[in-house]
Amino acid sequence: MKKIGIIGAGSWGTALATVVADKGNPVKIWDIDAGHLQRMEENRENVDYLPGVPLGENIAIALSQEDALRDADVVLFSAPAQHFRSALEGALPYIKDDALIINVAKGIEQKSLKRMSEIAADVLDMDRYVMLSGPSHAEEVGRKLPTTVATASRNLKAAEAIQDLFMTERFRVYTTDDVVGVELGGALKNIIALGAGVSDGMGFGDNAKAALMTRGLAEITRLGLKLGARAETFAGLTGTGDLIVTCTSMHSRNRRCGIMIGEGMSPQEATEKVGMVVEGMFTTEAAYELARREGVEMPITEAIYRAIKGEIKAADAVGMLMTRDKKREQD
Ligand SMILES: NC(=O)c1ccc[n+]([C@@H]2O[C@H](COP(=O)([O-])OP(=O)(O)OC[C@H]3O[C@@H](n4cnc5c(N)ncnc54)[C@H](O)[C@@H]3O)[C@@H](O)[C@H]2O)c1
Ligand SMILES: O=P(O)(O)OC[C@H](O)CO
Repeated sequence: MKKIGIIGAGSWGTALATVVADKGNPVKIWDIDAGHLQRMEENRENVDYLPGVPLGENIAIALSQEDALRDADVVLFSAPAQHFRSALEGALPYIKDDALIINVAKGIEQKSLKRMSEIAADVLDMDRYVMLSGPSHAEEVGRKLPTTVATASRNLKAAEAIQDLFMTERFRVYTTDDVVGVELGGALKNIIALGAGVSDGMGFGDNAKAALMTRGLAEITRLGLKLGARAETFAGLTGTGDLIVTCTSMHSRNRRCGIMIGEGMSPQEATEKVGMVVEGMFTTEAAYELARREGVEMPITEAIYRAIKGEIKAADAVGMLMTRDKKREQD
């Protein structure tokens, strides 16, 4: 059995806690929001972000960050991407030198345009860093519905250790060493999911959504290849798989936010209404800047960026995409 410390008791941190705890591993979970932790302890359930999923006896609400991390063999970070750096830096003094570090946040840091592993590399030995990603909504994992993800690390032994830790007959885990591809697939699909939601909210049909998903994957892959990812990763679970689930599921925070924007709500109001982190709202800006820096064409990202910034209306974003210069599909 391994002792697990979790930093970030949102819907995903809580759902992942149930997976490892159900296998008999003791879990301690901590969050920066003390009131939220107190409600979890009182209800023995994450009433704020994952209602209806009871916390089993192997899950303890940590009294402090140090309490969560002191003896942990594995530390899992499930704070939103823009908070990963501060969460990691705050936790580091309490983490054992040989503990494996997992991150599950999907995003790009706005201020630095860094991926999560690049942030980790600023402070950690990367042989113990593992990203866990793939098509996986907390609401389904919490109900033990079949789910498949991948763990990515430059150290395959670390990725395999985390694979073993999480594998159950309801939660299947693959491994890969393409950290860049896994991170970009997970982060950038949220932009396309916002767009798919806008399309749905405006009353467009399946044709439009299929086009957004396919051309979205094309531009995600284009940026990924420029940054050193492997093309096949984008055809896998953490690329196409995650794009499909996020663009089609009503559980998706990004898609729901997009739907409300498509129906006429302001981006800010829609984000607040979702009530949980809508990573695409942050990643769109970061990806737009990254694409410009790298000289990579990402027209869907650009259209969504302009709509979020209020430079154009959602309806005009569609016009902007449909009236671009004619192209060959493979260019
Ligand atoms: N929810 C899902 O189904 C799901 C699935 C896969 C990946 N993810 C990714 O996981 C990350 C978290 O998503 P979520 O849906 O659980 O978010 P959420 O909005 O449900 O919860 C985020 C939690 O992080 C806490 N937090 C913020 N800053 C913190 C810090 N510095 N230290 C500790 N805790 C902090 C917040 O208080 C909150 O409880 C996102 O990057 C998301 O893309 C989510
Ligand atoms: O609910 P979303 O849109 O934040 O997506 C969550 C996960 O990334 C789906 O795999």
